[in-house]
Amino acid sequence: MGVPDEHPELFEGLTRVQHMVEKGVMDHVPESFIQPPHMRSAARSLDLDLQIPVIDMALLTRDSQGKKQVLADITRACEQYGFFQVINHGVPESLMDAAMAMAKKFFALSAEEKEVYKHQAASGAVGYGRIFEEYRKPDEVKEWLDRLTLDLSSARDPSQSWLVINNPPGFQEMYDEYGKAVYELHKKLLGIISEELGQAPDFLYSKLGGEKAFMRTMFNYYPPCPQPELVMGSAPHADACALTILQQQVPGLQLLHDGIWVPVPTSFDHAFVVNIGDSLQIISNGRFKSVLHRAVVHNTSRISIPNFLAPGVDILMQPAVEMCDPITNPPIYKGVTLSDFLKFVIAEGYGRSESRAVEHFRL
Ligand SMILES: O=C(O)CCC(=O)C(=O)O
Ligand SMILES: [Fe+2]
Repeated sequence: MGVPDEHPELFEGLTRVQHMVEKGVMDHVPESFIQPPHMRSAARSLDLDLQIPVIDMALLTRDSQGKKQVLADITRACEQYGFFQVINHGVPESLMDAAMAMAKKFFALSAEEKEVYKHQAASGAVGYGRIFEEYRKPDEVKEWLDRLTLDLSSARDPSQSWLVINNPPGFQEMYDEYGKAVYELHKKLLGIISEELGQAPDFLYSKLGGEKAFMRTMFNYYPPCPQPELVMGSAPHADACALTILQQQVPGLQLLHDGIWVPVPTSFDHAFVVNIGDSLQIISNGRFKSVLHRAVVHNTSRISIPNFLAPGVDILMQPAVEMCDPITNPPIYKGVTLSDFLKFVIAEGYGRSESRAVEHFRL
C-alpha cells in the first residue's frame, strides 16, 4: 500500500472518522459526510419506541406451555417485524460486558496501534476500517463510523494470523469465548424457528450449510458528531446474512416500519436485538422479513456489536422446498450463493440506500 502522499485517493478512502474528530476541535462535519435532506435522521422518523417483541427465553425450560409460547412469539416476530429482542438468552452478561469493554479499549488505542489490523483488500471483509471502502465511488456520502470486522473462524485460519487481535491484551480470548456463545445462540434461535415450522431443530442451520455457516462480528464505533442531524452512522441497509444478533447499550439503531424510521429501544438490560437477514428471507420464500435498518449518531460516541450468521459462501440459498407449495406458495426467489449475492450488493451499491438487493433475485 502506497503512502498517502503518493495516492491521495487511497488516503481519502482510508480516513478514520474517529481520528478526524480527535485531531482537532471540529464544529462542522466535512462535506463528504453530509446526507441529502431526505436521508437525514429527521426525515420520516418518529421518536417513539416501536414495541418490537421482547422474548424471555427462560420460558423455554419452564414448562411445555412456556416453550410453546416462545416458539410462537419468535416465529410471529420474524413474520411481522423481522426484528425482536431476547432476554435470558444464555450468553452470560459478564461476557457481553467484556465484549463491550474490549471494543471501547480497542477504539481507545492510538491510530497507529489500530492500523496494525487494517483491513486488507485481499482478505475479504475482515479487519479494521469500513469494509468494501475500495469499491465505493469517490462522490458517495460517507458514513460516520469506523469498525473492526472479525470472522469467528479467522482466529484459527493461519493465513489470517495478522487478524488475531493481541492489542488490547485479552481481546482475542474475549472474542473466542463471546463469539462461540453467540454462535450457539444463533443455532438455538434457528432451532426454535425450525421447530415451530414443524421441522427438525437443525433444519434451517443445515440450509446454511451446517458447519459451513460462518459468523462475522462487527465492532462498530460511531464517534461523537458535532452535527449529528446531518450525517448517518450506518446508512439504510438490510443484512445479507440469515440472522443478526446485536448488542447495543446506547440508542441509535432504527428500523423502517410502515415507511417510518423508529428507534429500537435499549431499555432491556443485557438484551440482544435479533433480526432476519436476506438469506433467511430467501430460504423462507419471503415468509420471514429482512427489514431495512440504519444507525443514527449523537454528539457522544456509541458502540454496537452485530454478529451475523451467514450461509457457507458456496451454499446455494434458495427457497426451501419445505417452505413452499407448488400450487399455493411457489418459490419466488432464484437460488444464489452468498458470495454472488454479496458481489451484486457491492457492485450495485446496495447497503447505502433503501433499495433492496433481494428484489433482484425474484423469479
Ligand atoms: O449500529 C447499529 O445499531 C446497526 C449496525 C448494523 O446494522 C450493521 O452493522 O449491520
Ligand atoms: Fe445491519
